[in-house]
Amino acid sequence: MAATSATNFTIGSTASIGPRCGPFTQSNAFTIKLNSKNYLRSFSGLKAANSMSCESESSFFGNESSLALARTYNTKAHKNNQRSYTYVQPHASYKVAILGASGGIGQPLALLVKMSPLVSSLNLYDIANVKGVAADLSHCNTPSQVADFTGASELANCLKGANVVVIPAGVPRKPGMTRDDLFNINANIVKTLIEAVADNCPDAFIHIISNPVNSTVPIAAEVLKQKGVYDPKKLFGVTTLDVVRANTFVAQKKNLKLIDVDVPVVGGHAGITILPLLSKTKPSVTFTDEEVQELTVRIQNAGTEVVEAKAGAGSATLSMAYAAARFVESSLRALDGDSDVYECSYIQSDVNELPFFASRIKLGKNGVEAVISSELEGLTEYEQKALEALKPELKASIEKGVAFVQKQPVTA
Ligand SMILES: NC(=O)C1=CN([C@@H]2O[C@H](COP(=O)(O)OP(=O)(O)OC[C@H]3O[C@@H](n4cnc5c(N)ncnc54)[C@H](O)[C@@H]3O)[C@@H](O)[C@H]2O)C=CC1
Ligand SMILES: O=C([O-])CC(=O)C(=O)O
Repeated sequence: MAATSATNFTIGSTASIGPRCGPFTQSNAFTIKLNSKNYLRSFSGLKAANSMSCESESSFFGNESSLALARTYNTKAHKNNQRSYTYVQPHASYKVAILGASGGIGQPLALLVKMSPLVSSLNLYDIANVKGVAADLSHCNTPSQVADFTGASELANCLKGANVVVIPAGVPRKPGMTRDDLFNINANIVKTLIEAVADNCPDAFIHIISNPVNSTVPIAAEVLKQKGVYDPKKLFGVTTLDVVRANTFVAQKKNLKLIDVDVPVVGGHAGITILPLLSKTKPSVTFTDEEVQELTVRIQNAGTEVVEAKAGAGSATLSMAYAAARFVESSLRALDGDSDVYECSYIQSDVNELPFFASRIKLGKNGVEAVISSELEGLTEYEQKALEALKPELKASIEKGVAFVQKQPVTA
């Protein structure tokens, strides 16, 4: 394990402000005044908590993520073209561990998490190449300290004290494969990693990205149960990318500002189990039957669209990292006391007969605070039929995950 220090995040007079964020590219020396929440929003990836007033606003993806990101581009500062700034003190106090950190998702995700003002420690674990990733990232002058861990012997140290553990470890699809085709390899990987999470940071929020999510989350639940530390409120299948895609595709189709669109996506994370509730789009939008069919199918097949475009070089990584970073940031904001954090996620559920089901949830300090089950009421006939149609496949994937752990119980 090698720890590398990070400098505090400060905004210098001619410094770059995070990634290029809308109007704040820095061709000239300039400054930005940070004297209101709106101005703080303008920091995109580096929106820092202001010690005076903005702890609960400190997020770079915001509770409505794209909404918050988009406000970034529409601030008063932008409108007034103001260019002076004051120093803001970051409020970093959370430890995030990423398992599978040198992979296609892991690397850009690590970068985005490194940019969070809420993170004080960023622990990167992988079975390969993690030292270089950590050394590289550690040169970014954001608040968190980066440390690398590799091999089973270092996993426990990586996890100790973690508040959020994100798991993108595992193999991705190639063209022609289903997510379920990844089960044999990824089930073992997730099982082993979750055993270590149970032993070392059982109170952490656990974000599972590794596919097939419909089965890997039940696998994780079963492992945690066998270890006696299962808290269903803190285990999440990351389905944020489905929401991100739905928002993007609907905005494109209906010529809406992306920042305004919010589409809940429920069910699971594979093919027809991904169910966008287009009738619940905010703001209210009218779709023709053809548009509903076209958008639903595109959202369900979006992962395959990327797998085919990458032609054997893997699946979605950059958009997934973006989506996962949004979910991490939402979790950290909830942990930090923000009482207004909502995301869709695949969780243990009782909204219907399926034991795991993705729904919109309210996040709080202890994980899932509420499931917004009202969103599943008043569905259109199309959505209701799609919901019934997905149930057998999702049920089978859940049972497959549970059976996998029951056949090979966890190590004590
Ligand atoms: N939930 C979602 O929406 C999405 C899920 N995924 C899934 O995420 C997973 C990762 O995808 P990529 O990053 O593109 O794959 P990748 O192959 O680029 O990276 C995976 C990383 O995991 C590491 N790894 C393998 N076994 C490990 C172990 N036992 N412990 C720690 N690290 C280990 C590898 O060394 C590699 O660095 C895949 O299963 C993919 O299907 C991908 C996109 C979206
Ligand atoms: O399609 C895949 O294999 C990766 C994935 O889950 C997604 O992009 O939604």
